[in-house]
Amino acid sequence: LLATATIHAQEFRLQPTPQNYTVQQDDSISIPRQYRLMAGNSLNNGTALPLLRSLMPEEAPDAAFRIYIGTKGDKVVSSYRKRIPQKSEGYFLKIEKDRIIIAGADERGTYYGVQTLAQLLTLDKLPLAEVADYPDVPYRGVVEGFYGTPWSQEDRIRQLDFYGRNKMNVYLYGPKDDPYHSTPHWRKPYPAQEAERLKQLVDRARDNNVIFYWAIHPGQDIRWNEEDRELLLQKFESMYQLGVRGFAVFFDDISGEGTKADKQAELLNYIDNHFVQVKKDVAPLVMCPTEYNKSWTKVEGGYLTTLGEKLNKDIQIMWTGNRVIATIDRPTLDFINPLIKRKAYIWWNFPVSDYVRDHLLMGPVYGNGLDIEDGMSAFVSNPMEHAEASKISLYSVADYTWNMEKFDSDTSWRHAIKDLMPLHAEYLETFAAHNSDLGKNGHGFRREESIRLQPALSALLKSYLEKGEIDETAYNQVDEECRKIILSADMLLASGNENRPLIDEIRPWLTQFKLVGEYGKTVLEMMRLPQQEEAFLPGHAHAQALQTLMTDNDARYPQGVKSGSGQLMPTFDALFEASTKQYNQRFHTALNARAVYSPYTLESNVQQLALLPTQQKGKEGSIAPSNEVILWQAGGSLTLSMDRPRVLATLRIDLGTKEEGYTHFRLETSLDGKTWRNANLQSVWKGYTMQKADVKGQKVLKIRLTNTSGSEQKVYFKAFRLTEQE
Ligand SMILES: CNC(=O)C[C@@H]1[C@H](O)[C@H](O)[C@@H](CO)N1CCCc1ccc(F)cc1
Repeated sequence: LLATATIHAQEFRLQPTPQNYTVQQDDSISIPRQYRLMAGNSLNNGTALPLLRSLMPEEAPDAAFRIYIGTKGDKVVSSYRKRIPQKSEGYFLKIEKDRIIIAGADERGTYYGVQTLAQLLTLDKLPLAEVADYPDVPYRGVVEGFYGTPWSQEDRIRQLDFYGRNKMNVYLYGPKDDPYHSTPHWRKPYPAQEAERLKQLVDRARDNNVIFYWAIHPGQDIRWNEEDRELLLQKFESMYQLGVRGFAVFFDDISGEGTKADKQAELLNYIDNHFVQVKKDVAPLVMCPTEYNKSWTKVEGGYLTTLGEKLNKDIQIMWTGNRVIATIDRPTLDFINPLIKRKAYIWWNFPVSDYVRDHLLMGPVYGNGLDIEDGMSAFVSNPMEHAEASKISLYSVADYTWNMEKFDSDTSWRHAIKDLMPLHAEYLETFAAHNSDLGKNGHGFRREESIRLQPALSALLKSYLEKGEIDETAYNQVDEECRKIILSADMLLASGNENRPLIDEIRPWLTQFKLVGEYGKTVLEMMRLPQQEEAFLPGHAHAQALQTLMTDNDARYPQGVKSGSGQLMPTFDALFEASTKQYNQRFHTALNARAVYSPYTLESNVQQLALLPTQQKGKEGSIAPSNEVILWQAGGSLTLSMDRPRVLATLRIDLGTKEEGYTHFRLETSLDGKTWRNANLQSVWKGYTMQKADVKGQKVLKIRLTNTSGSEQKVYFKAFRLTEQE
């Protein structure tokens, strides 16, 4: 622990990076055991004092050391008034030999001053520091707005404490799969037990000076009438009774009547005028538009300009950027702000992974502009369903939004990891470095991965593929990294109580990560042996065994969880194939030389389908389902091709649509890829509409599904599964 404390002191940084922070290098004081508290009475029902008292318990009226704490206007800090930044949530913190001063521009600023003091108190001596600090972006935090398993009560409690420490001031509750947030029960009050849990969260948010926003998602079935409007207000009132003081209305991912801009604006203005403005102690109303990113907006359609013109000026409008998943830059804001006639309230869809659930997004936060703090009213992150794992990104979002110019992606990322697991930081950093890319996905959003090892990986592969030679330097670097990968996986799996919630979340990926390291070592050994007839075989068999273990390793993820999918696995697979091909040529054998073998290949001109992987398990073949709504253009088609003609037993298709939805599609099969024959789709009711094609006994080489309705179809892609005859 002493070692850790020493490292801690060397690498100490304040989080988020303060605007102004000076330290008298040659001097410091030991942490006072007792102190006399001089507190401004404006803090009486705030949370700054309880926090201070939790940090420095020994109050003594006759102590020599004093702590002056107050908000601008309080007498106790009047002589420091001019030092307080004239900015919302700003504060002045000064540590002198005989006193500490914490003076906030407002209550939350004072609280943040205490949070900064809390960090300085982790050092073994208190530096004589002076901090004059304030945030760049007014609202900073998190929107729990993802599809999939909502966070648990424990997750959310830990999150709120994390936001307090990292000076994030908003949390928007909007889990897509909470039935009381969205259709069907948005009109109903929460059952007693859930209401109680929400009340606990609201109280915890207050302790951390976080505004708890409760969002409603009524658009899929709202009727534009007085009844639904009153039901919505009653629901807001019931949340207000629980202590909620921030309200949002999300109109994203809906279709039909609820998408009308003028109706949305009318409803929101009504809520603003008859609820928010009436209550007086409620934060500004926030709304998420239906057209929430540029790629889905038809400016001439008038949706956004209608909202911009009609919505009361203090209503915030969310925006995800130029695409559903996008980084935010100046052109992004120059597009949206004039249309909505206010500064966008950024909803950043990262590190959300509900469309790539087999991946963890543990890499650095990067790609957002560093000069755009004046162009947004808020920046909130939509995270992964893995709450603890999301904290790596959230730590950096807090850093980025507090002090944008001084944000350094890599420094922030390394400190985020240290903050999450100080005693196992080096191992978690190895894991996080190789678990950051998303893999192919419908949104086309990618992230860098294995950055430091990339040069060695490509040098090793290049020299082996082009000259059949081994680049020894690269080989040793990759071999050493594989050893670190295996070690890191084991150290994290065995890390006990340091951060059990995190390990519980990422355990499937840690197990996979160890297999990736072992696969790398095995493939590296194979590279040495393609000339040795006997010695090569065990390695080849072991590599194939590891490939199998890495594919079907977790029932919850159709293709198994992914780790190292951006750089490590593609390189190891290529080296497996190259060394096996070399062996086959040398010894005229036919060892399997395909790393990720599947007899099925998918082609499609439907953008979101084209990238879906296929898989084979025994006699069953399938296209991996997609978790999002597919925009299937008229005439768009999907073709599944076999490696050879195969006799089918069953084919089941589920587009998540009702019966008549299938009339928009035609299913065909072919034996030669030239002549096609119709296979009609019968409906099979299995609690939901499934399509069973009568292809039993048919020998096919290709199967094709086409949207023949003449217009775009919005469908899901829940299942496309075939079984072959024994
Ligand atoms: C601001 N609101 C959103 O971002 C809505 C949703 C959810 O928040 C989800 O977490 C996020 C990223 O997967 N968005 C995906 C949207 C996909 C989608 C794709 C094609 C569609 F047709 C419909 C929705």
